[in-house]
Amino acid sequence: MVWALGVVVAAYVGVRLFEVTENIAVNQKLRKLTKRVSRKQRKPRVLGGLAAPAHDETDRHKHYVIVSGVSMGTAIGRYLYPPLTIVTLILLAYVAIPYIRQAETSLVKNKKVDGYVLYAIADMMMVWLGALVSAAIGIGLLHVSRFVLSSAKDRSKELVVDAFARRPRQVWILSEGAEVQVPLDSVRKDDIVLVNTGEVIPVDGVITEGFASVDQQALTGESRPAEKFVGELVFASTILISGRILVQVEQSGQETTVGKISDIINNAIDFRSSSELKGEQWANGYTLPLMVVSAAVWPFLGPAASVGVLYAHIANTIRVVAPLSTLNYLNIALREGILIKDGRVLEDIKNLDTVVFDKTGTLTQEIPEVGRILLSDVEFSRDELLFYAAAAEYRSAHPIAKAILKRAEERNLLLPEIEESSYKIGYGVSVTVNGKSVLLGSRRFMEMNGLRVATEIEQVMETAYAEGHTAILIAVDEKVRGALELYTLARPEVTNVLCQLENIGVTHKVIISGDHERPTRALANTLGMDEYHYDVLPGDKANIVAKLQREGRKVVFIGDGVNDVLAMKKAEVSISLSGSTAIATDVARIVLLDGTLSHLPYLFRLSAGLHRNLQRSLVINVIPSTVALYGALFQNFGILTSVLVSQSPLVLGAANAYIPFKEKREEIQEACVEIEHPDDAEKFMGGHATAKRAWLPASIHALRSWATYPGTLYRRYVNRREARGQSIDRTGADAD
Ligand SMILES: Nc1ncnc2c1ncn2[C@@H]1O[C@H](COP(=O)(O)OP(=O)(O)OP(=O)(O)O)[C@@H](O)[C@H]1O
Ligand SMILES: [Zn+2]
Repeated sequence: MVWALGVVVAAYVGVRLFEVTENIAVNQKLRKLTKRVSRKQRKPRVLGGLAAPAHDETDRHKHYVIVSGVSMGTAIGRYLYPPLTIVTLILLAYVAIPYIRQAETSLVKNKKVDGYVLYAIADMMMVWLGALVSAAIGIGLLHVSRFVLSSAKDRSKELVVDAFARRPRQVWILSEGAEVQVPLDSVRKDDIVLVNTGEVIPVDGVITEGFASVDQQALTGESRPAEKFVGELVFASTILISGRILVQVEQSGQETTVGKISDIINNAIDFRSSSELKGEQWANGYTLPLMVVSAAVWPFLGPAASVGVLYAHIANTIRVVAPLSTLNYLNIALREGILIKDGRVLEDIKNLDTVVFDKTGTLTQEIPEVGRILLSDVEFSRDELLFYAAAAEYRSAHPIAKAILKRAEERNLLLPEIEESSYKIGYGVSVTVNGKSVLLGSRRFMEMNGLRVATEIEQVMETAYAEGHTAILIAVDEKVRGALELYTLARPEVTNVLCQLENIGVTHKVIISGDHERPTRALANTLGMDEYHYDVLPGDKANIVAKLQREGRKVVFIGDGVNDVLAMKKAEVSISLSGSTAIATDVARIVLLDGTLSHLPYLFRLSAGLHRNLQRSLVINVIPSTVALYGALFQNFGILTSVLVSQSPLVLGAANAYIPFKEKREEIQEACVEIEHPDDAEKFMGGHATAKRAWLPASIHALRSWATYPGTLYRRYVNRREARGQSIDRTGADAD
């Protein structure tokens, strides 16, 4: 059927010629026009106040899938009614165009012979041989796989957007002279946003009042703060380290938020897993040999075998199957309350051996408790000191600030307007309240400002430290007037989480804190940390991470504050808890949305699970194409069989991607619960089940878990049934 091939080729050439000539003059204008119109017309679908990603891509694939289906129908139908042949050819030409186009790009632009070229040649050969059903199936499967992948991406995007939409960030705006708090995405252009010392600037805009010292180090690495005055531009995600400014919004909050979210989403969704890359590299490596073999066997085995050999390429399948797995794992994570902004990060976690925690706000509870207020001066009462402290911390996001503000609220203190304020990250705050200068912060901060700390205050601070508490100093009018004791409790889940991490393979646990030595050491000892650092300034946090890395460790940094951002950027993986400072959750690659550390071990499990799944998907891709190659060469596979066998990984791989993650969470958790009750020591042996299997190479393990999957399904089914039967008992037990 040379004429059939002629029809397809002519159709393609026709379309391309049309594009080339039209494109140059008319089409460019037209495209601009349509772009302008469609951008205006197509309002983004609003999902909880945020724009959901468009589904154009998926719709396009869906369209091709449907046309491919019809072409399959007519290809079969032509055996009954031969004139359908011409319809089939036109439809085939139509659905093949995107792929022939890709092959053309590979060949002409990239000067590369890749999987697309092989498929294009094979498809044309099928048309030439009159194997129209096979051609329709082959091309149809390509479109189906793209459709599946694209809709999986859409779903992930929706989940991520949803996760964001449920926790809108709050900002302060001036509305009719009053300060009101509103969600960031309801802020419009020209609104006046209020930003205080220590806060992250939430929008791009122009300063209309006040002046500011802005720290862009976390974002740009530039260490000198920039001074900004009225009329100057400030940018979202930079930190106001001193001053208090009003900013007129340039871009509506919604645009900024949506911009941010889509950045995050694009990072999370459009990446290539390392095994996908490996698979592709590998596939590209044997593209040419496949072509040579295909040409060489033609004279002996005929053109059908040649086509079969070409189709045995895994480029298409691996490109679909591997991302599906990763997407599925990102979704599982999100459902459990773990937002992962970059799929590669999830792959990396498995290899981490060192966990570095920030102390205040991360290992300890989000809000400490203000304990005793110690006075060294009869001039001020306790409530007065608290009043000044709270005024200084007004709206600051530091855990210490939250504690002080909470106490002030309990004491029903009315807070004054502050005139001037500046935050020295890692030291403390200084403000002017009712004409008095107030300093609040560490001892180092007082010394830096030339203030002496009286011996009696030093003594009480020592007592506080000795009891495992921490303390900060307050100075009013150039004199240290007292200290505030802060009780910080470790988060209730910490012991258990650390134990689980150890079971999973974390070998080194570190605390890096800006706090004083005594409370840091006390916590490190209680928790059995391997290393701790205290009195660390923000920049040095990053240096310590670098030092750990030089020792050959792979580091995850978990932090909550502005002072952690540089270290987070330095570490292999960074994690922040929801509820932390905005800049920390912005920079962190992973956010634990429930605001606790509980899911940390699960994250490691997920990463290991993803790794197994990806290995399995590689195997799933390679075996069928090997079989197809063998069949084409030695078993006289027909074209249809070759196509079906070599493309079967699409189905198997998709199934593999959605094999529910097998977690051993309970097992490990139980082991760790027992550790807290040593009298029950026997049970805790169960926790070493994972270690026993460590000698099995991961790939064998992957094969095994794949092979035993039906058994697992059955067991799960039985368990579920049992659980249902016992649901009353279980809820009773859970309540304890
Ligand atoms: N907003 C603030 N108010 C009062 N004191 C502060 C403030 N920020 C920092 N300080 C002082 O500076 C010290 C170091 O602060 P930094 O934020 O670097 O670390 P931290 O919160 O104490 O501990 P970690 O690093 O474990 O989170 C604090 O212990 C405190 O004494
Ligand atoms: Zn902290």
